[in-house]
Amino acid sequence: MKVSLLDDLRRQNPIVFNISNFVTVQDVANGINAIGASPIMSEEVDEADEMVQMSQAVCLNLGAFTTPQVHQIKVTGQLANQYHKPLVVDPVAVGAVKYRAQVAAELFQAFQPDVLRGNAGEIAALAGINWQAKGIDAGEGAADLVTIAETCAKKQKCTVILSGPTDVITDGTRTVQVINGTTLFQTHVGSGDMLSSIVAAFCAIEDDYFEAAQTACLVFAAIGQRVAQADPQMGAGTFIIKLMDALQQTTVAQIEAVAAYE
Ligand SMILES: Nc1ncnc2c1ncn2[C@@H]1O[C@H](COP(=O)(O)OP(=O)(O)OP(=O)(O)O)[C@@H](O)[C@H]1O
Ligand SMILES: Cc1ncsc1CCO
Ligand SMILES: [Mg+2]
Repeated sequence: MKVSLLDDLRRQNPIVFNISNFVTVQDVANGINAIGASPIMSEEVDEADEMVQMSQAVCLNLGAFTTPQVHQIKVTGQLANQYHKPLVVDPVAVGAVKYRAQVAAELFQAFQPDVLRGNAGEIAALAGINWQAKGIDAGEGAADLVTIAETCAKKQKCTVILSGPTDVITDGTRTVQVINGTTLFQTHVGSGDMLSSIVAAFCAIEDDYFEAAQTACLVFAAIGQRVAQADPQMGAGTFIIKLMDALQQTTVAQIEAVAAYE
Protein backbone atom coordinates (compact mmCIF):
# COMPACT_ATOMS: atom_id res chain seq x y z
CA MET A 1 0.00 0.00 0.00
CA LYS A 2 1.59 3.27 -1.12
CA VAL A 3 -0.11 5.93 1.02
CA SER A 4 2.62 8.34 -0.15
CA LEU A 5 0.76 8.48 -3.49
CA LEU A 6 -1.39 11.08 -1.72
CA ASP A 7 1.59 13.44 -1.62
CA ASP A 8 2.29 12.77 -5.32
CA LEU A 9 -1.35 13.54 -6.09
CA ARG A 10 -1.23 16.83 -4.18
CA ARG A 11 2.02 17.81 -5.92
CA GLN A 12 0.82 16.94 -9.42
CA ASN A 13 -2.76 18.25 -9.05
CA PRO A 14 -4.08 16.17 -11.99
CA ILE A 15 -7.19 17.16 -13.93
CA VAL A 16 -10.03 14.67 -13.42
CA PHE A 17 -12.83 14.87 -15.99
CA ASN A 18 -16.18 13.70 -14.59
CA ILE A 19 -19.52 12.99 -16.09
CA SER A 20 -21.30 13.17 -12.77
CA ASN A 21 -24.92 12.92 -11.70
CA PHE A 22 -27.07 15.93 -10.78
CA VAL A 23 -27.61 14.64 -7.22
CA THR A 24 -24.01 14.64 -6.04
CA VAL A 25 -22.06 16.68 -8.58
CA GLN A 26 -21.01 19.38 -6.12
CA ASP A 27 -19.73 16.95 -3.49
CA VAL A 28 -17.79 15.12 -6.18
CA ALA A 29 -16.19 18.33 -7.50
CA ASN A 30 -15.35 19.59 -4.02
CA GLY A 31 -14.07 16.19 -2.89
CA ILE A 32 -11.65 16.02 -5.83
CA ASN A 33 -10.57 19.60 -5.20
CA ALA A 34 -10.12 19.13 -1.45
CA ILE A 35 -7.93 16.06 -1.77
CA GLY A 36 -5.64 17.93 -4.17
CA ALA A 37 -6.72 17.17 -7.74
CA SER A 38 -8.52 19.44 -10.20
CA PRO A 39 -12.13 18.57 -11.16
CA ILE A 40 -13.90 19.44 -14.37
CA MET A 41 -17.44 18.43 -15.29
CA SER A 42 -19.31 18.47 -18.58
CA GLU A 43 -22.72 17.63 -20.03
CA GLU A 44 -21.82 18.40 -23.67
CA VAL A 45 -20.64 15.71 -26.07
CA ASP A 46 -19.18 18.27 -28.50
CA GLU A 47 -16.42 19.16 -26.04
CA ALA A 48 -15.68 15.58 -25.02
CA ASP A 49 -12.60 15.17 -27.24
CA GLU A 50 -10.92 18.33 -25.92
CA MET A 51 -11.89 17.52 -22.33
CA VAL A 52 -10.51 13.98 -22.41
CA GLN A 53 -7.28 15.12 -24.06
CA MET A 54 -6.60 17.76 -21.40
CA SER A 55 -7.42 15.42 -18.48
CA GLN A 56 -5.21 12.90 -16.70
CA ALA A 57 -8.17 10.65 -15.77
CA VAL A 58 -11.87 10.23 -16.55
CA CYS A 59 -14.69 9.18 -14.20
CA LEU A 60 -18.07 8.23 -15.65
CA ASN A 61 -20.93 8.11 -13.14
CA LEU A 62 -24.04 6.26 -14.33
CA GLY A 63 -26.21 7.72 -11.56
CA ALA A 64 -28.94 9.60 -13.40
CA PHE A 65 -28.47 9.62 -17.18
CA THR A 66 -30.85 10.70 -19.92
CA THR A 67 -30.70 9.27 -23.46
CA PRO A 68 -28.51 12.14 -24.79
CA GLN A 69 -26.21 11.62 -21.79
CA VAL A 70 -25.85 7.92 -22.59
CA HIS A 71 -24.46 9.02 -25.96
CA GLN A 72 -22.12 11.50 -24.25
CA ILE A 73 -20.96 8.83 -21.78
CA LYS A 74 -20.34 6.35 -24.61
CA VAL A 75 -18.31 8.81 -26.69
CA THR A 76 -16.32 9.95 -23.64
CA GLY A 77 -15.51 6.37 -22.62
CA GLN A 78 -14.32 5.58 -26.13
CA LEU A 79 -12.14 8.71 -26.17
CA ALA A 80 -10.62 7.80 -22.79
CA ASN A 81 -9.63 4.39 -24.21
CA GLN A 82 -8.36 5.97 -27.44
CA TYR A 83 -6.17 8.52 -25.62
CA HIS A 84 -5.09 5.95 -22.99
CA LYS A 85 -6.54 7.97 -20.10
CA PRO A 86 -7.44 5.90 -17.03
CA LEU A 87 -11.20 5.31 -17.00
CA VAL A 88 -13.21 4.75 -13.81
CA VAL A 89 -16.90 3.85 -14.01
CA ASP A 90 -19.45 4.04 -11.16
CA PRO A 91 -22.41 1.80 -12.15
CA VAL A 92 -25.04 3.33 -9.85
CA ALA A 93 -28.02 1.01 -9.17
CA VAL A 94 -27.29 -1.46 -12.00
CA GLY A 95 -28.37 -4.19 -9.59
CA ALA A 96 -31.73 -2.56 -8.90
CA VAL A 97 -32.89 -1.24 -12.29
CA LYS A 98 -32.93 -3.57 -15.31
CA TYR A 99 -32.73 -0.64 -17.74
CA ARG A 100 -29.49 0.53 -16.12
CA ALA A 101 -27.98 -2.95 -16.35
CA GLN A 102 -28.87 -3.04 -20.03
CA VAL A 103 -27.35 0.40 -20.69
CA ALA A 104 -24.19 -0.52 -18.74
CA ALA A 105 -23.80 -3.72 -20.78
CA GLU A 106 -24.13 -1.72 -24.02
CA LEU A 107 -21.60 0.84 -22.80
CA PHE A 108 -19.09 -1.88 -21.88
CA GLN A 109 -19.34 -3.17 -25.47
CA ALA A 110 -18.24 0.29 -26.64
CA PHE A 111 -15.41 0.95 -24.17
CA GLN A 112 -13.30 -0.81 -21.54
CA PRO A 113 -13.25 0.59 -17.97
CA ASP A 114 -9.95 0.39 -16.10
CA VAL A 115 -11.67 0.45 -12.70
CA LEU A 116 -15.26 -0.31 -11.73
CA ARG A 117 -16.32 1.03 -8.30
CA GLY A 118 -19.65 0.06 -6.83
CA ASN A 119 -21.34 -1.37 -3.76
CA ALA A 120 -22.14 -5.10 -3.34
CA GLY A 121 -25.47 -4.86 -5.20
CA GLU A 122 -23.84 -3.16 -8.19
CA ILE A 123 -20.74 -5.33 -8.39
CA ALA A 124 -22.78 -8.55 -7.94
CA ALA A 125 -24.98 -7.52 -10.88
CA LEU A 126 -21.92 -6.94 -13.09
CA ALA A 127 -20.48 -10.27 -11.92
CA GLY A 128 -23.72 -12.11 -12.75
CA ILE A 129 -24.13 -13.25 -9.14
CA ASN A 130 -27.51 -13.36 -7.38
CA TRP A 131 -28.05 -10.46 -4.93
CA GLN A 132 -30.98 -8.29 -3.76
CA ALA A 133 -29.87 -4.73 -4.46
CA LYS A 134 -31.95 -1.89 -2.97
CA GLY A 135 -32.04 1.26 -5.10
CA ILE A 136 -28.69 3.02 -4.89
CA ASP A 137 -27.83 0.97 -1.77
CA ALA A 138 -26.02 -2.35 -1.53
CA GLY A 139 -29.04 -4.37 -0.36
CA GLU A 140 -28.74 -7.97 0.83
CA GLY A 141 -27.24 -11.22 -0.35
CA ALA A 142 -25.62 -14.44 0.76
CA ALA A 143 -22.65 -14.59 -1.62
CA ASP A 144 -19.09 -13.98 -0.42
CA LEU A 145 -17.95 -10.41 -1.17
CA VAL A 146 -14.42 -11.38 -2.22
CA THR A 147 -15.83 -13.97 -4.64
CA ILE A 148 -18.22 -11.37 -6.08
CA ALA A 149 -15.45 -8.82 -6.61
CA GLU A 150 -12.99 -11.32 -8.11
CA THR A 151 -15.67 -12.77 -10.42
CA CYS A 152 -16.58 -9.26 -11.57
CA ALA A 153 -12.92 -8.34 -12.19
CA LYS A 154 -12.39 -11.44 -14.34
CA LYS A 155 -15.66 -10.99 -16.22
CA GLN A 156 -15.23 -7.26 -16.87
CA LYS A 157 -11.43 -7.53 -17.32
CA CYS A 158 -10.53 -4.63 -15.03
CA THR A 159 -9.80 -3.66 -11.45
CA VAL A 160 -12.92 -3.78 -9.28
CA ILE A 161 -13.71 -2.03 -6.02
CA LEU A 162 -16.62 -3.47 -4.05
CA SER A 163 -17.14 -0.83 -1.35
CA GLY A 164 -19.02 -1.13 1.94
CA PRO A 165 -18.15 -1.67 5.62
CA THR A 166 -15.05 -3.40 4.19
CA ASP A 167 -13.82 -2.41 0.73
CA VAL A 168 -12.66 -5.28 -1.49
CA ILE A 169 -10.20 -4.22 -4.18
CA THR A 170 -9.11 -6.75 -6.80
CA ASP A 171 -7.75 -7.07 -10.31
CA GLY A 172 -8.82 -10.73 -10.37
CA THR A 173 -5.38 -11.89 -9.22
CA ARG A 174 -4.36 -9.52 -6.43
CA THR A 175 -6.97 -8.81 -3.72
CA VAL A 176 -6.86 -6.43 -0.75
CA GLN A 177 -9.51 -5.58 1.84
CA VAL A 178 -9.59 -2.15 3.47
CA ILE A 179 -11.11 -2.33 6.93
CA ASN A 180 -11.16 1.40 7.74
CA GLY A 181 -14.30 3.51 7.49
CA THR A 182 -17.28 4.85 9.42
CA THR A 183 -21.02 4.21 9.23
CA LEU A 184 -21.39 7.99 8.76
CA PHE A 185 -20.45 7.43 5.09
CA GLN A 186 -23.84 5.71 4.70
CA THR A 187 -25.64 8.80 6.00
CA HIS A 188 -24.30 10.92 3.15
CA VAL A 189 -25.68 10.23 -0.34
CA GLY A 190 -22.76 10.41 -2.73
CA SER A 191 -20.00 9.02 -0.52
CA GLY A 192 -19.56 6.34 -3.17
CA ASP A 193 -19.58 8.88 -6.01
CA MET A 194 -16.88 10.86 -4.21
CA LEU A 195 -14.82 7.70 -3.76
CA SER A 196 -15.10 6.81 -7.47
CA SER A 197 -13.80 10.20 -8.58
CA ILE A 198 -11.02 10.09 -5.98
CA VAL A 199 -10.04 6.68 -7.36
CA ALA A 200 -9.77 8.36 -10.77
CA ALA A 201 -7.52 11.05 -9.25
CA PHE A 202 -5.16 8.35 -7.93
CA CYS A 203 -5.21 6.54 -11.29
CA ALA A 204 -4.10 9.83 -12.86
CA ILE A 205 -0.78 9.66 -10.98
CA GLU A 206 -0.18 5.87 -10.68
CA ASP A 207 -0.10 3.60 -13.74
CA ASP A 208 -0.83 0.45 -11.72
CA TYR A 209 -4.58 0.96 -11.35
CA PHE A 210 -4.92 -1.78 -8.73
CA GLU A 211 -2.34 0.05 -6.62
CA ALA A 212 -4.11 3.38 -7.25
CA ALA A 213 -7.50 1.90 -6.39
CA GLN A 214 -6.45 0.31 -3.11
CA THR A 215 -4.64 3.46 -2.00
CA ALA A 216 -7.64 5.65 -2.85
CA CYS A 217 -9.93 3.36 -0.82
CA LEU A 218 -7.61 3.40 2.17
CA VAL A 219 -7.10 7.16 2.07
CA PHE A 220 -10.84 7.93 1.76
CA ALA A 221 -11.97 5.41 4.39
CA ALA A 222 -9.21 6.29 6.86
CA ILE A 223 -9.92 10.02 6.54
CA GLY A 224 -13.65 9.41 7.15
CA GLN A 225 -12.85 7.23 10.16
CA ARG A 226 -10.61 9.92 11.70
CA VAL A 227 -13.36 12.52 11.24
CA ALA A 228 -15.96 10.30 12.93
CA GLN A 229 -13.66 9.34 15.79
CA ALA A 230 -12.98 12.98 16.61
CA ASP A 231 -16.65 13.45 17.63
CA PRO A 232 -18.79 10.42 18.56
CA GLN A 233 -21.97 12.62 18.53
CA MET A 234 -21.43 13.72 14.92
CA GLY A 235 -24.38 13.54 12.50
CA ALA A 236 -24.78 13.48 8.73
CA GLY A 237 -24.70 17.26 8.21
CA THR A 238 -21.51 17.95 10.11
CA PHE A 239 -19.84 14.85 8.69
CA ILE A 240 -19.71 16.05 5.08
CA ILE A 241 -18.32 19.45 6.10
CA LYS A 242 -15.66 17.91 8.36
CA LEU A 243 -14.91 15.30 5.70
CA MET A 244 -14.16 18.03 3.14
CA ASP A 245 -11.83 19.74 5.63
CA ALA A 246 -10.09 16.45 6.38
CA LEU A 247 -9.69 15.50 2.70
CA GLN A 248 -7.70 18.72 2.35
CA GLN A 249 -5.73 18.58 5.60
CA THR A 250 -5.02 14.95 6.55
CA THR A 251 -1.39 13.91 6.14
CA VAL A 252 0.12 10.66 4.89
CA ALA A 253 1.49 9.99 8.39
CA GLN A 254 -1.96 10.46 9.96
CA ILE A 255 -3.47 7.97 7.52
CA GLU A 256 -0.66 5.46 8.04
CA ALA A 257 -1.27 5.65 11.80
CA VAL A 258 -4.84 4.27 11.46
CA ALA A 259 -4.48 2.21 8.26
CA ALA A 260 -6.13 -1.23 8.55
CA TYR A 261 -6.05 -3.60 5.56
CA GLU A 262 -5.24 -7.20 4.75
N1 LIG B 1 -20.92 0.53 7.20
C1 LIG B 1 -19.80 1.13 6.81
N2 LIG B 1 -18.74 1.20 7.63
C2 LIG B 1 -17.60 1.78 7.24
N3 LIG B 1 -17.42 2.37 6.02
C3 LIG B 1 -18.44 2.32 5.14
C4 LIG B 1 -19.67 1.70 5.47
N4 LIG B 1 -20.49 1.80 4.42
C5 LIG B 1 -19.81 2.45 3.46
N5 LIG B 1 -18.56 2.77 3.88
C6 LIG B 1 -17.57 3.53 3.12
O1 LIG B 1 -18.28 4.51 2.40
C7 LIG B 1 -17.66 4.81 1.16
C8 LIG B 1 -18.70 4.74 0.04
O2 LIG B 1 -19.02 3.39 -0.17
P1 LIG B 1 -20.51 2.86 -0.38
O3 LIG B 1 -20.39 1.38 -0.57
O4 LIG B 1 -21.40 3.34 0.71
O5 LIG B 1 -20.88 3.54 -1.76
P2 LIG B 1 -22.30 3.71 -2.47
O6 LIG B 1 -23.24 2.66 -1.98
O7 LIG B 1 -22.08 3.79 -3.91
O8 LIG B 1 -22.73 5.14 -1.91
P3 LIG B 1 -23.61 6.31 -2.62
O9 LIG B 1 -24.61 5.63 -3.48
O10 LIG B 1 -24.21 7.05 -1.48
O11 LIG B 1 -22.67 7.15 -3.39
C9 LIG B 1 -16.50 3.82 1.04
O12 LIG B 1 -15.32 4.50 1.39
C10 LIG B 1 -16.82 2.73 2.06
O13 LIG B 1 -15.65 2.16 2.59
C1 LIG C 1 -29.79 9.33 -4.98
C2 LIG C 1 -29.30 9.14 -6.36
N1 LIG C 1 -30.16 8.83 -7.37
C3 LIG C 1 -29.55 8.70 -8.54
S1 LIG C 1 -27.88 8.98 -8.45
C4 LIG C 1 -27.98 9.28 -6.78
C5 LIG C 1 -26.79 9.63 -5.97
C6 LIG C 1 -25.99 8.47 -5.58
O1 LIG C 1 -25.19 8.07 -6.63
MG1 LIG D 1 -23.17 4.58 -5.39
